[in-house]
Amino acid sequence: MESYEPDDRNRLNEQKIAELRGNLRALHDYLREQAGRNVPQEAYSIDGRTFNFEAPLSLSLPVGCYIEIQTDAGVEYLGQVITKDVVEREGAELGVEFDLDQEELFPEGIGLSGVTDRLRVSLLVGSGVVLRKVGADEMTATSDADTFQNASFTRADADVVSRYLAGAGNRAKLPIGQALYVDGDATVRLDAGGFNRHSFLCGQSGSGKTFSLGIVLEQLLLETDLRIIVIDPNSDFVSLDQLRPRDEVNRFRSDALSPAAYEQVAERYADATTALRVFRPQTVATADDDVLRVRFGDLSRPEQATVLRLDPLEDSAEFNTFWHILDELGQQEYSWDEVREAVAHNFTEEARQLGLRIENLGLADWDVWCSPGEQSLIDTVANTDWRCLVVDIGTIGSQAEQMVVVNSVLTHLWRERSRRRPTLVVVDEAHNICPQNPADDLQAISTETAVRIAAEGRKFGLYLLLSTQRPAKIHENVLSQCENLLLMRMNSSSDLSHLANIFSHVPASLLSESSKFGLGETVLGGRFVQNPTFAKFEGRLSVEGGSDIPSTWAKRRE
Ligand SMILES: Nc1ncnc2c1ncn2[C@@H]1O[C@H](COP(=O)(O)OP(=O)(O)OP(=O)(O)O)[C@@H](O)[C@H]1O
Repeated sequence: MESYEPDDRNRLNEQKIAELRGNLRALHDYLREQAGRNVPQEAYSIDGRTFNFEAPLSLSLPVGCYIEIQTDAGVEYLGQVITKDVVEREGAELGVEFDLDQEELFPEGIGLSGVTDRLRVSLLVGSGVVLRKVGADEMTATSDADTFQNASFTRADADVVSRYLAGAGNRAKLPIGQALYVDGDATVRLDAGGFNRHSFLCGQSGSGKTFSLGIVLEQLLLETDLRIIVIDPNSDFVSLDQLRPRDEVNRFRSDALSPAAYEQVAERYADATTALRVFRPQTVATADDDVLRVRFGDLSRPEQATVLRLDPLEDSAEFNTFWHILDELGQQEYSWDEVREAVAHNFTEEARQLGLRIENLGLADWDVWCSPGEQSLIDTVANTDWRCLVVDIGTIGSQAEQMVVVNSVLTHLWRERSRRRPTLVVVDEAHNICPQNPADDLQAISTETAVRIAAEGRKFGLYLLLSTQRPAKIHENVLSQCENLLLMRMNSSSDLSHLANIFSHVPASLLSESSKFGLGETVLGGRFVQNPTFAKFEGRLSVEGGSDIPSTWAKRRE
């Protein structure tokens, strides 16, 4: 035999070999694709509550979507996909035998009769929860007897998802939008009874939190009797009682309201908002608004001392004089003017110092104080003749005044907790009211009260609904008490892992989907849904208050 050196390239027909290699690759790819298509679309469950599945890569199966599972025995289940992965499996061995004119390819004496290769097949594998056994008339919970194997499945029909989302029971259901990942309309409804737990709404700026919060408030007003107090730091809800025109309502709905349906909603909404009152600072209040003022005596004594920045130890003499002056006033409902007058009429050195302190801090110039005889916001909160109070702190001059208003409301609610009047306390930009690290004494007080309400308020009918962009900035003792979650678009992985630790009843794989959300999209978890649910908020009825700044400045110049 003629000797052959591997680098004797002159003797190899490289062009022919490349051609052969290309053909083999094309054949391999074709067979691999065929094998991928033939991956069975099957699910199995060994406990009747969870399932595993495998499916072809080409099947669109978003995490969170619903599937209908049909077993060989003819039983149907509704499931939800919780995890999904792409894996590669070894497929059949591919053997190719050559019938080639080897002379054209190799030097004399070298031949090749064929090659073998193992196909690798990519497929989807994942897991989920079995939500219900689907019957013709009803959907029932499953048990560990509901095991199955080799069951086929498809993406669930919109009708089946709608039936599931409609839920059961006689508690009010609040329609807030449409389910995501469903081909067709399936309305998502919150179980109103779930608001007897604290709720947390979060998402990054521009994800649609305020718009969505408005929808939740409107539906609570329409469908329940729950009293609501909204602490509104951006004046977003000052028009909560004003219905949009029909074309504006329909712009944000997938099922447009007919003129008759709109009239009906308008009538119901007007009825639901009759006892809605908006409190705004005098500088911006219209004739329809209440003027936002609080009485100095609405604050607890320690809060009053904090407003004066009096430290019981460092300013012990002044502090003590202040305490005695309040004692002498002899009643709780003193106004700021009355306190000032009492200080001015006390001729001790400490009272003189107190007077100077008041002047230097500019406290007398605050617009937020009631004069003697004027109505305080807290007088209204203490009454029973209202349904919803919107407290616009966004247009108050200073942050200290804002905190005084917030503290007077929270302190009153806590002080009067034994009256057990169910009230939802909505706090937008909650990181300013109950931060993990309070920036000053007034914030420390609001945080302390919020922590108390979060821990013990529920049994007195005080429920929180907190909204923020940054979950990690909320005090952990408040956040850890929230059971309901409304998570909108959230890119920060550290915020997501923080949430995953706290809302462990929502699988982390579902939470992390939020980084892909579009405007108004959300994943809901907790008491107000049967199971974590993906939705897009729609159907806002009322006028938005603090509108976004128009970005016309970015328009291309002509
Ligand atoms: N589901 C929705 N459908 C249609 N428009 C929406 C939806 N959600 C929000 N928008 C619009 O998107 C804009 C931003 O929404 P929104 O103000 O609610 O976001 P945000 O998360 O509260 O932002 P930020 O934290 O900066 O206040 C608004 O103009 C609002 O009208």
